[in-house]
Amino acid sequence: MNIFKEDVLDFRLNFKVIKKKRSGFFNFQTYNEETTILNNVRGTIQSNTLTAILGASGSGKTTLLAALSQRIRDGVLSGEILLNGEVMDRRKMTRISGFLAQSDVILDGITVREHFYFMIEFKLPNLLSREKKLLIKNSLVKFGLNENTKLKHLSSGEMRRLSLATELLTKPKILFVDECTSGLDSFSALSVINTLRELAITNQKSQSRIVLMSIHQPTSEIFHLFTNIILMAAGRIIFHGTVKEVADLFNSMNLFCPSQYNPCEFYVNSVADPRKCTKIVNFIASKDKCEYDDIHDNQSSSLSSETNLEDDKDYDKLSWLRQCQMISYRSILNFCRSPKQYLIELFILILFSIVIMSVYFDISFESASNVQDIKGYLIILSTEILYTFTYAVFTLIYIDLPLLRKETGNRLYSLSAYYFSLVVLMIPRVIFETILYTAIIYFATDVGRDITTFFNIVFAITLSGVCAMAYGFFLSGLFESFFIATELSGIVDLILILVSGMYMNVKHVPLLKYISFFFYANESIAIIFWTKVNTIKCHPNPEIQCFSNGTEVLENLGYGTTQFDLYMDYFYQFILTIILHIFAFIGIKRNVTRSGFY
Ligand SMILES: Nc1ncnc2c1ncn2[C@@H]1O[C@H](COP(=O)(O)OP(=O)(O)OP(=O)(O)O)[C@@H](O)[C@H]1O
Repeated sequence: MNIFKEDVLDFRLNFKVIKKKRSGFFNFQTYNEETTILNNVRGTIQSNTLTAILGASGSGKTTLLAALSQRIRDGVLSGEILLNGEVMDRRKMTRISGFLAQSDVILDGITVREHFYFMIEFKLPNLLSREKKLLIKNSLVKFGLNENTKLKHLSSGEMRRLSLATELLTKPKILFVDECTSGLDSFSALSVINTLRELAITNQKSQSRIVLMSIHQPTSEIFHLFTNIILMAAGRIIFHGTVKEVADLFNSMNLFCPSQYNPCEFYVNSVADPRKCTKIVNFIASKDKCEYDDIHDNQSSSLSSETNLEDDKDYDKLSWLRQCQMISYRSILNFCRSPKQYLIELFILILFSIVIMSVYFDISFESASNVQDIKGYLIILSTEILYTFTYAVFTLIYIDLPLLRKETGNRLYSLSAYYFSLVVLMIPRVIFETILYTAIIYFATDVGRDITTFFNIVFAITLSGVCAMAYGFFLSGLFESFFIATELSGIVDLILILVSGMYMNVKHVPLLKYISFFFYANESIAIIFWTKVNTIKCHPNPEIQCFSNGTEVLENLGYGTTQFDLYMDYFYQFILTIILHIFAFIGIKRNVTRSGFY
């Protein structure tokens, strides 16, 4: 007999998505199309029970879990969720609940121990160091995990156990589990469900929790571990009660589960059949089995799905700087453990520089006939590497997006800390690659072997590289879809190239050139290089344009000719970098917060 009062989760929810559609001639007219995904779903779930949501694919199981756990975003959620009578908004719900998603989103280069270390640092920063160590040790033992295994080498079952252990670090009052047996063999699946049952059903009040899970085709053995089930069809709850009650209901309707048949499959197939489902709904209505109608019928309120991630400052979390430190440390560790991808990128960059170097290897500075070659050489010196920086960042953001959604959504750290850490981490890469790439090209050719000019050029390319990186962030914030962003980036790149002075004299684009970091790179490198050239021999052929010195070349290109122009380039580029970062952050934040984090 239970001597303590159970936690009770009451809910009544509707969830619909509104999509803009186009119609009419040339698709000019737009209208909103509403799709109801959860249709007045209501129920009561108690702690000390293991409740499974069952239903055919597309019946709304994941959406119900995501809505109840307040981790859904891209739609309109209305109704209410109460825990022991207290309204659960998104902030409260994410604080007291854990969500074990169908697919694991993790940084897979680090080891199990390191993963625990970071999760504890993010989730429980106030624990003492020895408590953290003990917690890691206990979690490893309890969930049978090897501390030194890299996450990418974990089996599916181990990964599920790791995710579960991670969710349990904060001892959540409610645990939502979505399809946790997908991809597991029957033995591993049984072991996971057994663990969930142990977590749900206990005699100790302090350890009691609500466990609500969705599951696909559980075996009979697993089915008998559930105490309660929710049967769903077409976004509605058809039945909610104990395992015994569902059997009684079907029996009293003369719907008998054949022997040797998995009861779960029988129930799911029955509610998936529209005729049988209607019969069951009518039967339940006639028996007045719907015991939820008295729950706060007149208190319906709207559950905003627009809550801002950065809004809530009152939860225990790491200080902003410590968040940055942890995010950076984790990224560096992950990078060091899986450097292959980066080494390939570096190898390609070196190949590029060798190709460019071999083309320009023997250009010398003897006469005006080479001026054209040198102009091209200076342009190529910066352009290729700037593209590399832009697209390195651009792809990185899209790769990180699911992790970012999950971790910022679960309040592990703030998006600004992630963004800042990434920007800071990318700067050494920009400096290192610029030095490497420029050194290979610059010192191999005959046009300059002056060390001061080299470092000045490296400095100019680095500044433009940092701006190119900001542009990469900006592009990734424009669209949530990688495909659309990639397609669009080609057009934006083209505009930036066209106004950079490569194909058109910048005098013809007096204002537009300022939006292009390619322009800043070209102009600053040109100023650094050509202002040092005091004399150029004219070619004997009068048809070849003659420049008597570097300043004339700069004037011909439409570029500035003084050190002041160079410093102004640096200044304007700095402003452009800041502006791009501001827009990039707004865009990325919108992309991160637009979708749910489950
Ligand atoms: N954001 C959305 N926009 C449009 N439709 C959606 C959205 N989210 C869910 N749906 C639709 O709602 C229905 C329920 O989806 P849900 O993922 O909850 O089903 P499920 O029962 O968990 O399915 P499965 O067992 O296959 O995972 C599906 O038809 C799905 O396409």
